[in-house]
Amino acid sequence: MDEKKRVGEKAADFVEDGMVVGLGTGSTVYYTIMKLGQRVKEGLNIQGIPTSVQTEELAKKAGIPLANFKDIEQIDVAIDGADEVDTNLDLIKGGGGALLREKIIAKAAKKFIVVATPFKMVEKLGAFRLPVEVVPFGAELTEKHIRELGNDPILRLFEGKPYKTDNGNYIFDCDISHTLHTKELEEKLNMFPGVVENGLFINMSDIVISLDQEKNVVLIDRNHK
Ligand SMILES: O=C(CO)[C@H](O)[C@H](O)COP(=O)(O)O
Repeated sequence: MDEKKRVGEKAADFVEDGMVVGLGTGSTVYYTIMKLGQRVKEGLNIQGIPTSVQTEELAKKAGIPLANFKDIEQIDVAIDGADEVDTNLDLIKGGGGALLREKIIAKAAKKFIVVATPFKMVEKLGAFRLPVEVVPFGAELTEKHIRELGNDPILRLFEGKPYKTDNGNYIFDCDISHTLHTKELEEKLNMFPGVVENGLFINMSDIVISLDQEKNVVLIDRNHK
């Protein structure tokens, strides 16, 4: 818990007055949101763009003013957690089911910062199953296509029924442990009409905040690796 708090809170240092901030989803970025809420109470002037209904509620409770897409010109920084981060700073996301909105916002942001405890840092992506968001219509057909790619899709369930994302879609959690070319897989999966998006975030993160072996907070910058 303390590790998540330390990396999560550090990300708030990147937020400056006047910024529009993409607010990610999950238990690590929770601490970023709480810290930003505290800074807002102290006078920081920002607007948040939440990546999920859960984060929207959290940000409101924390007192962070929220923006509408139609009223903003740009997203200055997006901050989010990850399920896995590899040595290229590529990610698997979507463990919390928010991958579509997270990807829309991360892609639009001028800077994308990831908060990840050491447990999330891996040599190669794929021990965590890749979430793939699929429209319910014809989901069985889409599942078949994903299976034919060799990714063993498993329908995510919640209380015995298909889990529904904030967008009303299903999630298939897929085995990509054998995959060497993640960028290719990201594109291939999205070519099936029933697939809305998948949780591979390739070449997207600018900075990853984690802890080193001595448990000091470290910033890993894509441009200074
Ligand atoms: O992608 C996500 C939600 O869709 C989260 O960022 C990811 O699951 C990490 O969450 P946590 O910080 O709780 O481990």
